[in-house]
Amino acid sequence: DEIDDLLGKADRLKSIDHPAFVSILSDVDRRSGSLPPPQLHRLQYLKAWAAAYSADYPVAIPMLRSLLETDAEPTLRFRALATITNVLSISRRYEEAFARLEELLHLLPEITDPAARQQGLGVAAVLYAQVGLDDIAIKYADQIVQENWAGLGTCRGGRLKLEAIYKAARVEPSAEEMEDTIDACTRIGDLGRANFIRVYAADNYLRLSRHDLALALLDGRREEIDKTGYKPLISLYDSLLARIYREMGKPDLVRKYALSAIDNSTQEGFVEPLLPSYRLLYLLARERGDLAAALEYHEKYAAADKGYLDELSARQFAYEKVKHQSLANQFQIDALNKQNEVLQLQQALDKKAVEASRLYIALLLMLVAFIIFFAYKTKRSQLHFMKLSQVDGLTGISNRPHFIELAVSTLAASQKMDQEVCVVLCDLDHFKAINDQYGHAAGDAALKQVVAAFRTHLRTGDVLGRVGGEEFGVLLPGCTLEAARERCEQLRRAVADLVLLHDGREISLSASFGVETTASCGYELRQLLANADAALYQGKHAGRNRVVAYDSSLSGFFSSMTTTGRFRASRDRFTQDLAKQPE
Ligand SMILES: Nc1nc2c(ncn2[C@@H]2O[C@H](COP(=O)(O)OP(=O)(O)OP(=O)(O)O)[C@@H](O)[C@H]2O)c(=O)[nH]1
Repeated sequence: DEIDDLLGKADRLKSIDHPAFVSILSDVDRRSGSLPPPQLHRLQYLKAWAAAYSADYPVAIPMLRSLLETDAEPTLRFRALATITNVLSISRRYEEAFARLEELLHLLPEITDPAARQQGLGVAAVLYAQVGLDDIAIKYADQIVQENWAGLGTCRGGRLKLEAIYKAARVEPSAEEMEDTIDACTRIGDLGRANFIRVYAADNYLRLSRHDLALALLDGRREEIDKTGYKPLISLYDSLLARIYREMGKPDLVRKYALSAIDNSTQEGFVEPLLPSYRLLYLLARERGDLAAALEYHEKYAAADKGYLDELSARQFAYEKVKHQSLANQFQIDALNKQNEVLQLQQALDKKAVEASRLYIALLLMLVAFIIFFAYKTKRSQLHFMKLSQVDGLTGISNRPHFIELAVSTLAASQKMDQEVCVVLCDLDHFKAINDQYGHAAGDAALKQVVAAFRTHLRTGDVLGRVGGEEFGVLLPGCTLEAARERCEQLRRAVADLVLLHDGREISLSASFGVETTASCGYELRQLLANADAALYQGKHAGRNRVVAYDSSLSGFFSSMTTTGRFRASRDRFTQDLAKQPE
């Protein structure tokens, strides 16, 4: 805290009480070994400022440069930047000065500290005035007046503004503004700036051939000006008085002030008072016929003039160079931005392309899913219709074409395995009478119950089908004729045992069975069915409700009976269906 206080005090006193400032600074410097970086940065800035104040620019410049390399607090960095810009300009390193100025102006909008802002704006106004950009210089000077930090802005900014206006000599400066600014400077005790304004105003009067007004402004200010100890001002004041007295025809006073101006014009590079002074001395020497002195002064005048012009062109050149460099940088930045934009667009495009390909993939997947779903549905309905086409609608067992299809394939498979198969045809007895007596619905119900009864007695692998209205076919693979007879007996009993009721009355039902085996007939279905049918017919003939196995001796009997309408029709139907089967 104590160090902070001391540094703050030094900062405040630096341009008011220089010796006190220097003493505080050396006190803090002695204790600098233990200081944290922020305090070290402040100390470094003040030391650089002190060096610049003593015109020790070779010390000040590197100190400020190294401070700018650190991570010093932004306001302090800005102040260091303003100071180095000023020092570089004073030491005629214009190129770096303008480059630093650009940096400074770039940072300016972010700086809120009013003192730092005033310092930065002042440096900008001075440098722009140096390269003849008076309008810009006036803009920055006006900003200082407007911000008026610590009540100093009216004087400091006003002085810079008036200096630019007088030097530009384009617009007539307002006498009121000049007086107001001089008053503002006098109020704050800034006699240096007040008199600078007087000098510029007097110069303007002289230009307008009003040496009386010019003299009135400067007369009696010498003591005040001497007190400032600021040589450029003293020198400028004297050179102006010399010019005024020249207008008034007072050569002695001209000589006195011209020589004094040259004497005081010690500051390097400040040639403004030298030029008129050497010129006046040259004219005086020539007028009094002292040609040697005239030549000497003229040579000095020419040298100063050359130096002045060189100075001007060096500033202009540096400014233009930095400006073009900055434009080139901007151009490069713009080009990079454009490139960046192109890259961003490319990325956006790539992203869109990825999104689009994802969309395509999603669409494709949806399409594939739809096709699969559609194929599945189609297959299901195909299977459904296939099943429908194979099943008897009333009883749910295979219809005749499907029964024949199954029978053919079962026989083929069994033949390969050399397995015996029995073929059974079953026909319900006097079914017409049931229909007639109890109605067609009762007949349907009876057919369903017969099938249900059959199902309970059939095994897996047996094939059951409805081959006619009240006629059923059964294929018993792996079954001998004896076993088949036995199983047909079971079926017959199952039918006979069915209890069918209609309006409280019991309907009695029976069935006849004809059986043939591959063991004696072979595996041809047509023949097997014909033989089973013959046996069935024999059963019917013998009184129904019985099981009859085919006996080859029956063939004659069968042939004689095939002339009957019923069996011819039945055989014809089988023949047609069998003809549809592949061989
Ligand atoms: N209720 C019903 N009757 C049917 C169906 N299919 C055929 N029928 C009948 O079955 C009867 C068969 O009669 P027929 O071929 O003369 O033989 P049957 O009366 O059974 O006499 P036999 O076979 O000689 O014992 C006919 O009256 C047909 O109308 C059906 O799906 N439902």
